[in-house]
Amino acid sequence: MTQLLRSWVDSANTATTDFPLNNLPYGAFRSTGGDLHAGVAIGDQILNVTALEQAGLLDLPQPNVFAGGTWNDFMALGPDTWASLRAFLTGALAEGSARQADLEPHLVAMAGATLEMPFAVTEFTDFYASRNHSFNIGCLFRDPANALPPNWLHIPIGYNGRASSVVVSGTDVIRPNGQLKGPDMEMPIFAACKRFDLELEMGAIVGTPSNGRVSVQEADDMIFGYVLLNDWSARDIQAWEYVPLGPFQAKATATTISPWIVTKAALEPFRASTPPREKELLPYLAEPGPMLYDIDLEVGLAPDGKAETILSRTNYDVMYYSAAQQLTHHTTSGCPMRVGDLLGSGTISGPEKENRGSLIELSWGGKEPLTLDTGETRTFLEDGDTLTLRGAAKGDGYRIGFGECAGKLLPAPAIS
Ligand SMILES: O=C(O)/C=C/C(=O)CC(=O)CC(=O)O
Ligand SMILES: [Ca+2]
Ligand SMILES: [Mg+2]
Repeated sequence: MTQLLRSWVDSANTATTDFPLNNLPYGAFRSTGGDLHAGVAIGDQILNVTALEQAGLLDLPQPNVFAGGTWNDFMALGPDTWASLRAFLTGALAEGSARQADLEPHLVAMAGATLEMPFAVTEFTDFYASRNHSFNIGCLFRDPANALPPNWLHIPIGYNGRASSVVVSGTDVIRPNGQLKGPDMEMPIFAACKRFDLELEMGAIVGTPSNGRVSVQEADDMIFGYVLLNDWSARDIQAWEYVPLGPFQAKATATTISPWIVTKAALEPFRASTPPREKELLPYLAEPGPMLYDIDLEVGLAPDGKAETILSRTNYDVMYYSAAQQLTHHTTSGCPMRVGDLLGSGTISGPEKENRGSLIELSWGGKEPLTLDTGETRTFLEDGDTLTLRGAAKGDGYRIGFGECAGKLLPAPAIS
């Protein structure tokens, strides 16, 4: 296991920071009202990468890669350029680097910056790949005797979502109105969602485009990095609309991502294998090596103005399919993948109740309310609740953190 790499940025040299020199995640930020800049997180600082490029300090194969303040154009330059920027930053930010004087003027305090979307989402696909989550949802929406669909152990199941609804952490989320029909109602009504939920997920970002089918190894090589992802879900809208084509408006309100892209390179020491196969996979889906990651995850809920309760803790390594397998399956049809495509892992639930990644599972369809540390109860989310996902891979004396993936729920628009 690698150890903490020391930086001349002192705040990066602690066991508690999300952003030691080992991490170097990529984001986008504004300092009070200013332009959008690309940046890399180091301790409690952001190194302004757009400014480094403008100052001629970066060796890139083309000009103005970071002029727009996001990472799409950089991703498009390919894995060799990804590796060389990371090598440059690792060396230049290391303790004792001769580059300190060049870089120091381009540091800004993270506390004074607004974090924005680190990349423009090209398309968004969401999967259904945690065995425990899929079993639980099958019990709650369908039949406990046949909870896991017959295709589930053979295909990474997914649906095409909406890139337009992906937002960065800190963006308020408005409770949706929609078409609802309870089992005892004769006609549906149009009303505010009453069962608004979260989904704890990881998002994988495609950095290399494809045209035609790719192998699992090629798919892994195409992934640039990972974010935390909350796929907000309207369970009552979902239950009525999903037959037969799957979720539509129930999952189109918002999907929140964490602000920092943690690169695959930073996660390399934490690779983990998918669990044993219950049915042999078709050869095109076989993994040549470990392609999940050991990342501890947690979900916190804070009612308006009150203290937070941790609702759930789990780990990304419980997933039955890796992002590489999902990406491979996505290309079997010939579907081209593009730079900036985002793949949701699917809700991450572990085996125990405290490992469940959604409220519909934690409250078992609303039948078993949770008691928060404040004393109040929840089945689903209430207006004013702030939901926060956190995640980190834990090394020897350091952590590779993602920053927070948070959103506050605001009331539904009035229906006229
Ligand atoms: O089983 C269903 O009908 C739908 C399940 C979901 O909620 C879909 C989804 O977003 C997948 C996931 O996040 O795991
Ligand atoms: Ca989802
Ligand atoms: Mg969504």
